[in-house]
Amino acid sequence: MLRLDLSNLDPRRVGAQGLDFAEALREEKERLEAARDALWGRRGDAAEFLGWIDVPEDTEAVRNVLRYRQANAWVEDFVVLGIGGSALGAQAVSAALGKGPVRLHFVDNVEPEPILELLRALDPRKTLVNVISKSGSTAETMAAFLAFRRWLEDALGAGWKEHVAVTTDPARGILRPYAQAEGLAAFEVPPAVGGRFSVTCPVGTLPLAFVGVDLEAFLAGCRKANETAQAGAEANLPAQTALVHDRLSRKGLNVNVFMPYSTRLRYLPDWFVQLHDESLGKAVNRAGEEVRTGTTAVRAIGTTDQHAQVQLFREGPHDKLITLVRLEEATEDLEIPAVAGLEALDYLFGRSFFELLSAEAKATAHALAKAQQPNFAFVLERLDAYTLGWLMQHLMWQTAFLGELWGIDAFNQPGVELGKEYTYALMGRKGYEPLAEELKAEGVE
Ligand SMILES: O=P(O)(O)OC[C@H]1O[C@H](O)[C@H](O)[C@@H](O)[C@@H]1O
Repeated sequence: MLRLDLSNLDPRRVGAQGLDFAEALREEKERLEAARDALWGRRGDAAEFLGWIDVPEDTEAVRNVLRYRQANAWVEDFVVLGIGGSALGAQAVSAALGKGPVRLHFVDNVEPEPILELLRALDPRKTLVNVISKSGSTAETMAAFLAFRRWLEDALGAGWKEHVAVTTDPARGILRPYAQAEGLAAFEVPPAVGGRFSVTCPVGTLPLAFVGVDLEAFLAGCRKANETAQAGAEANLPAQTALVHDRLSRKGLNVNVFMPYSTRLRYLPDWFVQLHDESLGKAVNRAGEEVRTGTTAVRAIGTTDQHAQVQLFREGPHDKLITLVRLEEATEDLEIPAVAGLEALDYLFGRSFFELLSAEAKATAHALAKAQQPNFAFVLERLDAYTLGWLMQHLMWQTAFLGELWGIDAFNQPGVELGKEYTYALMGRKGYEPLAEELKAEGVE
């Protein structure tokens, strides 16, 4: 169960920075429902990249992943070679719900020392390497694959092939034909699913299967979010949180803090940052006019960052909307013991850690509101696969709704290409000589 707590948006609490949500919903009902209809209407068209809506319905893809997991019971370490959308979803969910005993590792950078450290720690005979790249061309992921493939072959000879699984586009890119030629296990990223929307396909489900995440429940939660995204504006939760973002960004609240009160959810903000920033930070709208949309998502974890960022959130510029994620129940709780001689702490004696966590979440939300800092909360009944699936698919919908409201394409990322081209030029890739010359003339070599 997931619900919204919008009470700290109320202008009676937060003043002019706030939002009369009921009134806004009445005013924007038509616009929100038009956005909903446009999104659902376009979803059959692969070029629109709305395939993520339907992926949670695809139970065959999950069964395939689970069969592979069962057939590979020997795996003790599972290494994901992937970056951005090809890593962040599985990282967020595994940190929250992974049970082991398989250890999951993510190589999402090309700094040599951590890669060497991992290679030295792993036993190749017990390691499965999952190279994940939709495009099959991401330099970081491919460099890591070249290194891990060599490492496996050096240790296992021809047996390296049993230790690699490839997750990529069914047709495009270099990885698919390579996997076929070498006879490697291969999984699909559906063509109509972009990286940051791919956690429900094998990009996410394969690593998550190995750490025992209940995938059926996770996808059922995603389907629940789909159901709410079909409703009229009064019950359409993603349209509602998109409305909050839209209205408050128009008031100049252009920083979006995403702050779960949970260490288990510590990587969820990283996943959200990519989803939100890459989707919504756009120079032009669908008509090609310059618009420069976007708000900046910022990571924070409660309670930890109460002691690092909340000072700024309360007293810094009024440019923020804060999204909290609160849990209603602990999965397991721990009593805080009484200790003689420390009676100054007696307000803690006999209370539980979860009670303290909940009190801090509510106290901080209220303290923010007192400083006229609007905030709202996703309230999760508990942290389980169903609820986390619901929340993540909700956030994908929220992003899609915002793209629609702002008239932009939320599913491309043209702004990241130039840096890649420059990298190719600096690395001496064939065909990039003129660009390398241009860079040299500009003082970059
Ligand atoms: O899965 P890949 O094709 O390797 O892409 C990995 C990531 O890199 C790109 O630069 C994009 O900006 C991201 O949206 C994507 O998730």
